[in-house]
Formats: sequence, C-alpha cells, structure tokens
Amino acid sequence: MPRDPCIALVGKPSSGKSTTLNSLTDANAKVGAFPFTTIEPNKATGYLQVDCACSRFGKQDQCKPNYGWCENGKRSVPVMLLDVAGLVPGASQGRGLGNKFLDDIRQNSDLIVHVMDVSGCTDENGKATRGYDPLKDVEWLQDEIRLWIEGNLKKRWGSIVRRHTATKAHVVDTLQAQFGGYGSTAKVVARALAKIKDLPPIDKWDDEWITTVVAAFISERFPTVLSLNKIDHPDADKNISKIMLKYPNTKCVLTSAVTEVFLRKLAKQNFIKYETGTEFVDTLEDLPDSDLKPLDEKLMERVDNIRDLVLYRFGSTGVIQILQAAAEVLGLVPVYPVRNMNTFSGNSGGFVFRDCLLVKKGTLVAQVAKMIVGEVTIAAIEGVGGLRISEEDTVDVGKNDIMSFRIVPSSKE
Ligand SMILES: Nc1nc2c(ncn2[C@@H]2O[C@H](COP(=O)(O)OP(=O)(O)OP(=O)(O)O)[C@@H](O)[C@H]2O)c(=O)[nH]1
Repeated sequence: MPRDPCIALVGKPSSGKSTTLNSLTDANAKVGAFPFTTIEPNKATGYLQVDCACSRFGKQDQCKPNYGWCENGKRSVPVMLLDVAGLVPGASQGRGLGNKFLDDIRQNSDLIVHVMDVSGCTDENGKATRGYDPLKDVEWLQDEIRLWIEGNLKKRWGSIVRRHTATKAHVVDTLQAQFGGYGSTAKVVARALAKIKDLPPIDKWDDEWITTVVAAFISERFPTVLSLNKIDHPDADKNISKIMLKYPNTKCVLTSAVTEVFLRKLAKQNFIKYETGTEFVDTLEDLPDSDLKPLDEKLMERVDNIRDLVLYRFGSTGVIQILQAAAEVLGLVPVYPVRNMNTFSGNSGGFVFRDCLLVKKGTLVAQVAKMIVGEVTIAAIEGVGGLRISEEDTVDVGKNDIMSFRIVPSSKE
C-alpha cells in the first residue's frame, strides 16, 4: 500500500451509503431514498481520529496539522473514501452497475466498508419492504466478489495449470500473475495461501479448492468492516445480534448515519452543542446560560428520541468508529515526519507535528522514508531523543513513528 489508504463504502441501494459518507465527510454526496442516486463513484476525504503524538509530549496547544485538525490531542487525519455505486445481486454478471462497481474496488480500495441496512426495511435491490433478513446481504456481497474473481480464473484454468507445470513456477507466482489485476502483491497471495490447510498442488485443485483459494485471497486483499446502519430502527436489534453471532471474526460497527447528519446540522445552526463521536448533546434547557437557540416542541421530541434510541443505548451514532475500525483492521499507524527532533516542528517552526501519514504497521522505515522524501539519498534518520533509526527497522504506534531525515545534498555536475 505505497499510496494513501483508500476505503471503499459499498452497500446495496438505499442502505445508507451516501448518508454515511456525508456524515464522515463534508462532501455533498446526493442523498435519496431510491436506487442509484449515486451514479459516479464519489471520492471524498474522511477523517480518521487518532491519538496524536502531541499529547505524548504535552504539546497539544502547539499542534496545528497541515491537513486535518487536532483538538486536545485527538487528531483527525484525512483518509480517502470511495462511494461505490450500483451493488445489487448479480453484479458479477454485470447486473446493475456491476462491472463498474467491481472495477472501482479492484483498483482503488484497501478495505471495504459494507454499509448495511439492519432495519430489514429494504430488500436486496434496495426496494422498501419489512422483515428482510440483512444476513443475506453479507453473504451475497462476498459471493459477488468471489464469483467475479472465480469466473475470471476458471475461464483460463486449463492454460494456467499447463503453464504452471511447464515452467515449474511457484504457486504464489502463478496466482499473483492472475490476481495482480486486483491490486494484489505476491505477499498478499502468500498470506492467503498460508491460511489454507492441506492445500494440494495446483494441478490437483478442483472447483472446491479454487473457491477456497479465491475466498482466502479476498479476505486478505479486501478485508471488510460491516457498518450496521439504521440502528435507530426498532427492528434493528435482532438483526444486529444475528449478524454478530454469525460473523464473530468480522469487525462490526453499529451506526445511525442519519442521526449523525441531523445532529451536526442542529449543531451548525446553534440549536444544540454536540461533540461528534460521543453521547453528549446539550440543548438550551441543559445549558440555560449558553447562546444556544431554543428548540420547538417537535425538534425537542426528536432530540429526546435520538438520546433514548441511539445515544444512550449505543454510546454514540457510531460514525466516527467506522474509520477507526477500518484503520484497526488495516493496522494503520500514524507516522510523523518532523524537521527538528527537539521541538517536533517543521520548516516554519512554531507549531508541532505538522505532517502525519498513515502506513501499515510493520512497514520498513526505508519504505516510509521513500514515501516522505522520495528517491533521494538519506544520510541518517533520527528518532525521539536523537536516537538513530535503522532503515531496516519497522514502524508501529510509539515505535519509530516520529522521524527526522537528514538528506545527502545532491551534487551539481
Ligand atoms: N432510519 C434510518 N434511516 C437512514 C439511516 N441512514 C440513511 N437512512 C435513510 O435511508 C435512505 C437511503 O439513504 P442513502 O444514503 O441515500 O442510501 P444509498 O445507499 O446511498 O442509496 P443509493 O444512492 O440509492 O445507492 C434515506 O431515506 C436515508 O435518510 C439511518 O441511520 N437510520
């Protein structure tokens, strides 16, 4: 993942993708109650909340990021989001905007956030209904991606195996040649294969083995977070438990995107004080000495409902946690390049930790250096306390995550 991480939001029509995206960003993705409001993939910037390095050194007051923002040591780091349109069953056969959908995730995404309607009020095509079982959506999303990759693989299987045998290739190389187009690397393929028990040689794979291999590859290449949306609905509870029981190893986040959008709007209009990501909402009744505007009876009732049905029950609208869950699954580490290791400042001095980039835990320091300073010769890399960092070392939270680079000046001929 040498480029910036990109998280794809997918989900059937009317599951709440656009609302979720709106609540994660300030982008104005169209919001509508009918299928395919979102026609073009919508790239937007979301903000991942992390504990900023400034709080380790008591420098919260001096922290002013170049991108995003930092409040009391909670830093919002930009991440790229992709609103992927047109997911309906049959996408792998080109139904809906199937091919486009698959192409979007193939090229661009590191992780899929599957936005699901857990109220059971939309069927698999996004039409209004009651009592639909959203478990089916988890299954068919996985199936669509698998069938698409499997279909492409099986079409050429005979010649793939012949070539593999003739060239005495390694199974990782043979598969990487096939999966490279999905943004895979040999490492990803190797990790996927390592998960499979008793895998026979490639020429012995039947359809079942191919399915197993493709499924293992998908879970490595396209890890998924389930965003269980519409938790404000009374039918949501039973569906949430069902999904979490069936997929105990999949990261699930409970959300009410529409609530987040509504609360932010009220806060912007100065009707409430709302700290996003928390359960705290204050009205003029709670803060009589504040400059908040009074709410009419209808709005007050809605705010009370939101408190009861979402905030007090679930602790928050859950939206901030979507990106945190994604970052956790991807193992992202915030890395802070600084110019001056004594002050943690950049070029212009004054403010600290101006830059932050997200890299995968375990990435080599040399790779991180390349992302930050490019193809130049580095004389030395310094860490906190002036300690020398080896290019062969790796990064983690609190380990080699603050760095200063000394570059060898380029000689003019
Ligand atoms: N009750 C409830 N409704 C929601 C929530 N989030 C979104 N909705 C509603 O669900 C409907 C569909 O939301 P959208 O965000 O347009 O859905 P989408 O998945 O982007 O749909 P397409 O653009 O058609 O693909 C809208 O009427 C939203 O107001 C939620 O958390 N709770």
